[in-house]
Amino acid sequence: MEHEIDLIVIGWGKGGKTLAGTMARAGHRVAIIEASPDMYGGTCINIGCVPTKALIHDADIRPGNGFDPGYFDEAVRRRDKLSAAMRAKNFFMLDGLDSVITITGRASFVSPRRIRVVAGEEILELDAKRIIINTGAVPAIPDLDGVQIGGRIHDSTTLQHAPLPGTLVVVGGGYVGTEFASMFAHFGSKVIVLDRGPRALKEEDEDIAAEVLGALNDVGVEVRVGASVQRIGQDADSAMVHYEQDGHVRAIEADAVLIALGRTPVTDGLNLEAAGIELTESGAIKVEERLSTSAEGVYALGDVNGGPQFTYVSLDDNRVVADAILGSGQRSTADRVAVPYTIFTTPPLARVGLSEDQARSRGLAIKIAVKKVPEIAAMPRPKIVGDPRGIIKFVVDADSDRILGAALMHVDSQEVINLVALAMRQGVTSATLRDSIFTHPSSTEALNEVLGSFNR
Ligand SMILES: Cc1cc2nc3c(=O)[nH]c(=O)nc-3n(C[C@H](O)[C@H](O)[C@H](O)COP(=O)(O)OP(=O)(O)OC[C@H]3O[C@@H](n4cnc5c(N)ncnc54)[C@H](O)[C@@H]3O)c2cc1C
Ligand SMILES: NC(=O)c1ccc[n+]([C@@H]2O[C@H](COP(=O)([O-])OP(=O)(O)OC[C@H]3O[C@@H](n4cnc5c(N)ncnc54)[C@H](O)[C@@H]3O)[C@@H](O)[C@H]2O)c1
Repeated sequence: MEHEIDLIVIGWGKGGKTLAGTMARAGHRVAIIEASPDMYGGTCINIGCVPTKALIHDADIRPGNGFDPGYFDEAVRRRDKLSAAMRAKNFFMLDGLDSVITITGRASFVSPRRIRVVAGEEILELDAKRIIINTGAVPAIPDLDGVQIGGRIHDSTTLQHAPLPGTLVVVGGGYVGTEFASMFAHFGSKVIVLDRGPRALKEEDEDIAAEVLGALNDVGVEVRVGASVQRIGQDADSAMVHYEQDGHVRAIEADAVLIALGRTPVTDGLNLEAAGIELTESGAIKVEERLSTSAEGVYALGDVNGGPQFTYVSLDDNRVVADAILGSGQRSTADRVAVPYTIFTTPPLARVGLSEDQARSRGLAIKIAVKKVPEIAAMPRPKIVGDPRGIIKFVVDADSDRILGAALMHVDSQEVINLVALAMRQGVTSATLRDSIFTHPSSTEALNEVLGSFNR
């Protein structure tokens, strides 16, 4: 069976599915190929952002404390219902368009313009003028003795469907590691995080990292740094994690172990050589600033191209490619300014731009406004919702008064950071932001006070 198509999208990620819809609505014939019926809509809605944040929310509002598997199971059921509804909606948003063919199967290149799809017993080949690779990333599993996903050893996907562990060891203190540590501790698990780095959250200023670690500590999470895992054993009763720290070999027993050591771009099985598509040294698909690969007409979007691994970056990748194909060709990844991020520990840490350490190491003339949330009088919202912990810090250019960066750790910070990022993009000064009218009671109004007090 053969088809002539304008655009083939491999993988149903955020960027690919959005571009597929845009191209179809602009009158192009589009085929989108997804390997698994459980993954229509991609990582974010099925196994990533949305399901984990639903669980985090339910963990946070859990009445009482202690170990409560029944409550966890109920939260998992609610999460599954939410993901199933979003998956169905995502599928029909494209399947319902006349000019889109949706195919469930595994795609690989035959040549730069020809794709083979293996769908069960069936094999089909499609030709297209343009091809989009949007295959995402999967958990990186280190080549260590006994470390493979199965039984009591989990990645972020399998742990979300395992019984609530009494004791959880998390290997890796990055995004997944800290979010899962916070979440499982709020569900009542005893959590120990092992990270081989010199300190946890090493990209963040020490005062900010200390606040996040304090919040983890409040729910009993123990973070052990300089800890390098050597091997993991398991039997019917427990897992045993062996690690080296300060020259000593130590071991911890756990009901479950989470491997959270980063995510690797999915390129295996795509037969990229057949299309002359090159990889970077770290195994991502090599792209230039308009996301073209080394094969003409082939683009790579999202986690697979080695950019920052966030859903909204994949979405913006789609804008860059849509502009290249349908628009003026002016957009590129180089024009992104002030891309924020949030780590959904409780309360969340939201960041944008430079940290104080980064600004100082660049020799910039800066002024710093920093205040702990309990000391901010004009910010009743965290007290209203019962969690007055946190810290707010702004890094501001001493001459121009423009905002260079911010770290917000408090309830609602995942929302407030988007306002700060917009202010940075528009060159709004800290004085203008300080004197803005904000609703009350909100978390945003803290900016009236924090930006009025430069401490150093
Ligand atoms: C636990 C967790 C929590 C996260 N939380 C957040 C968060 O809060 N905020 C945030 O912004 N980001 C978060 N992320 C990251 C975010 O999920 C990813 O950056 C984003 O989903 C990447 O999207 P993508 O467009 O690259 O592709 P994906 O959404 O990963 O989609 C790729 C698709 O391609 C399919 N595929 C792969 N190979 C083939 C093939 N050969 N043929 C056909 N189909 C194929 C896969 O099955 C998959 O469905 C989280 C990630 C994880 C794991
Ligand atoms: N809220 C969000 O936006 C969100 C949430 C989850 C995931 N994500 C995305 O998914 C990506 C993957 O997350 P992740 O947490 O798996 O990776 P990560 O890169 O954020 O963190 C990996 C951590 O593991 C540590 N490490 C690496 N090798 C080690 C070893 N052998 N022993 C001990 N520690 C080791 C690193 O020092 C690092 O702290 C993130 O980079 C992020 O882009 C985003």
